[in-house]
Amino acid sequence: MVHHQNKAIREGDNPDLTAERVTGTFDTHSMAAQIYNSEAHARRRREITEIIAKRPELHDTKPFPFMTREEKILESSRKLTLITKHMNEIIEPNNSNEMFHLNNEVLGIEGHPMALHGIMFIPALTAQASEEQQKKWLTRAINREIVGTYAQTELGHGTNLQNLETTATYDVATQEFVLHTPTITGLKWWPGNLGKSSNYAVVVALMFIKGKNYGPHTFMVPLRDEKTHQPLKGITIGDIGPKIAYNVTDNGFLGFDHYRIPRTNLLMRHTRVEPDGTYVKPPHAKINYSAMVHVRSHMITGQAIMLSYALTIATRYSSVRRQGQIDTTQPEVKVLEYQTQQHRLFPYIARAYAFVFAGAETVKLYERVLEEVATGNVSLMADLHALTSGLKSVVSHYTAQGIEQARMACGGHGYSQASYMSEIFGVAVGGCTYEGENMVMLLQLARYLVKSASLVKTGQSSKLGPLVAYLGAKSDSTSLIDRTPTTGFAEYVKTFQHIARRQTLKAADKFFGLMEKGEKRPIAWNKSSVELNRASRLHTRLYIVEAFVRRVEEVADPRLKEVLTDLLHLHVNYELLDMSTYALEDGFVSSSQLDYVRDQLYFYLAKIRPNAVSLVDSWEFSDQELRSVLGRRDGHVYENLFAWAKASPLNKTDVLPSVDKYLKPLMESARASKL
Ligand SMILES: CCCCCCCCCC/C=C\CCCCC/C=C/C(=O)SCCNC(=O)CCNC(=O)[C@H](O)C(C)(C)COP(=O)(O)OP(=O)(O)OC[C@H]1O[C@@H](n2cnc3c(N)ncnc32)[C@H](O)[C@@H]1OP(=O)(O)O
Ligand SMILES: Cc1cc2nc3c(=O)[nH]c(=O)nc-3n(C[C@H](O)[C@H](O)[C@H](O)COP(=O)(O)OP(=O)(O)OC[C@H]3O[C@@H](n4cnc5c(N)ncnc54)[C@H](O)[C@@H]3O)c2cc1C
Repeated sequence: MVHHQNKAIREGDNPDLTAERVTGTFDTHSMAAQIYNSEAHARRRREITEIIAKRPELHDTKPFPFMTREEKILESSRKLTLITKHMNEIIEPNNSNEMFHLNNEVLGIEGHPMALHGIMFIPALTAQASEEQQKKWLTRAINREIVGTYAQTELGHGTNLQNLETTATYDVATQEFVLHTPTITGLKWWPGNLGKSSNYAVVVALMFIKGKNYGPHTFMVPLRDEKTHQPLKGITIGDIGPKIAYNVTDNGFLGFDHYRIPRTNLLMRHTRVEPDGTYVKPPHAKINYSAMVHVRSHMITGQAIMLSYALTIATRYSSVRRQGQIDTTQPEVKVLEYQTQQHRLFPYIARAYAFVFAGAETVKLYERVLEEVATGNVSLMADLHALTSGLKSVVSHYTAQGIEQARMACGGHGYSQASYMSEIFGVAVGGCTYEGENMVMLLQLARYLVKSASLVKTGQSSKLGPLVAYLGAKSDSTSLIDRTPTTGFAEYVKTFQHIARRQTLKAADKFFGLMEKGEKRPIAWNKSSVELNRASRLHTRLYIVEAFVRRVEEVADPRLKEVLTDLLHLHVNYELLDMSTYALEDGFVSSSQLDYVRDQLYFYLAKIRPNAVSLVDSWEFSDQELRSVLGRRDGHVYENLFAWAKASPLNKTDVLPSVDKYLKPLMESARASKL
């Protein structure tokens, strides 16, 4: 038996796909360790996949696209119950990375009845509930004795939290908060699993004490009777209906009618209200936004995974799909041979790697900030908020674009739900909206950048934090890309720094200039906001490049280092071309330098070609996790597409009731009228 570098090779696979794997130059298990940030975790992922493969009760009973929403929810609940019961036989207790993988394999990406419970409810209680409150609720939540969600967004307001309409008014006499929804637009709207599954929620409401508005605060609120699951008196609750995707998640609505909860249901780790109504303010005004920051920090990796699902499907399929010739004397080629196909897919493969490396750094910073905040040190909260706001927006935007490119790269079959592309796209693109609409979050980062620009302009660059220190540096007069002997990636990084710095200072100048001309601050802000968001994007893309460079520098295995270096070359050249307007407009990069960048791009497309399948295989998604006929590991696409179509519910009978009822009579009457 030959041992190949690509560990996905099996006997009996489509030979076209095997041929791709044989050309791989690196060990895919080792690359998985880079992707999942540790050898141990990559190995555990494989072990978990194997355990699941041997337990048919954890497999889908039929393809998701053939199920109704109700069937999907039932099926998901069945499997959720099983994995909850048998969790300790499959994953290490309380290992959230393993849990994430288990969920993706068994439950899939469309959500499940306890999705928000793990992603936001438990994190909100962990970060915001006092020790005493945690004893009361957190243990029960972890044991799944209660199921919760995070209810913040309303029908009328999602972005502007200061204008939420749900109120929590303190009644000193009874020591209770009275939750109330004054209007239809004040109904909570969107919270995942609120509609039908949760019996508790962390609810965000404007807190009023003795007539004073203290702004948004978080409250632990029982919603349904723990025994009967019936809504409690004073609560109006339900599902908001089908969405573009994520339809296994019951996003819901919620209204309160003068609904009373004890004072002690205000989450009081950082904020307190004494029995007499005295308010004790938190060490940082936005400390109770932590559940959002939790998801924003983790969703970078989540988005990279979605992008890689789509790229795995498209790259494998492009290796078995033959269409047309390049040399007319030769047989039809795999569509992956076309430069256009490579240009469509490979830069996104590079981006997916870049995103997962940036995601790992973000989670590390998040965990550090979480620990520090627990001890009262809030000094890094602003940096983390700025970083995650930018990354969440940039990564989800390019992820959606990349998935759509991958779908189109699969031609007609990409449009079939057999590819699973539409669901992957629908789920991923939600990330552009949830946890803060992308434009809004870019503007949050812009506030941080403008403050930093102001330090530069006032000669205080030494006060800049590490993430923005480059703003205080001086650029060379022109980029030295292609003008110096090879200096690794330093010239590219310098060029991206120049571009981000120039745009940030220019946008800040515009904003400050408008104010100097007499515009009020918010008007000046609005009139500068497109330019400000451009700065936020460029700053974030610079960060992503730097994270990629940092990771490649750390890699010791020479085979991995070589292919990751190729990917990084592809990434920096693609990114620079994509933002070339900024580079050209002040002459920092010339058009002849861009020609060099373009040549480099084409060179690296060709260099990566033999490793393309291995690069996507390295994510080690099982067929169960991918749920795509086109993306199958074995490459046997056509026979399985035919089997999939035959299994379509419409093919259960040869003649549909609709034909009997309508089409047959229509044709019969048409024929009769001709007689
Ligand atoms: C592998 C491990 C497994 C782990 C599991 C995780 C898996 C993750 C994968 C994800 C996959 C699927 C997830 C699907 C589930 C989706 C669930 C979705 C949930 C939601 O959408 S919940 C609702 C989210 N809503 C929002 O995000 C609203 C957006 N709006 C806001 O955040 C705010 O309104 C605002 C920030 C825009 C403005 O806030 P406001 O209070 O009005 O601000 P201002 O008073 O103007 O103040 C601005 C200043 O405040 C600073 N600020 C703001 N936020 C923060 C913060 N969080 N931290 C620190 N500082 C903050 C800001 O910087 C300004 O400061 P400045 O005045 O400039 O100094
Ligand atoms: C799949 C999904 C799951 C969700 N899950 C939850 C959940 O579990 N819990 C929960 O509480 N919420 C949830 N939400 C809600 C989500 O957080 C909000 O929809 C999101 O924060 C955007 O708010 P919005 O809908 O009010 O958009 P809006 O703010 O109305 O945005 C509309 C447009 O206005 C623009 N805009 C708004 N304000 C500004 C501004 N200040 N400056 C410039 N432009 C602006 C936006 O950029 C956008 O183009 C979920 C949403 C989705 C799609």
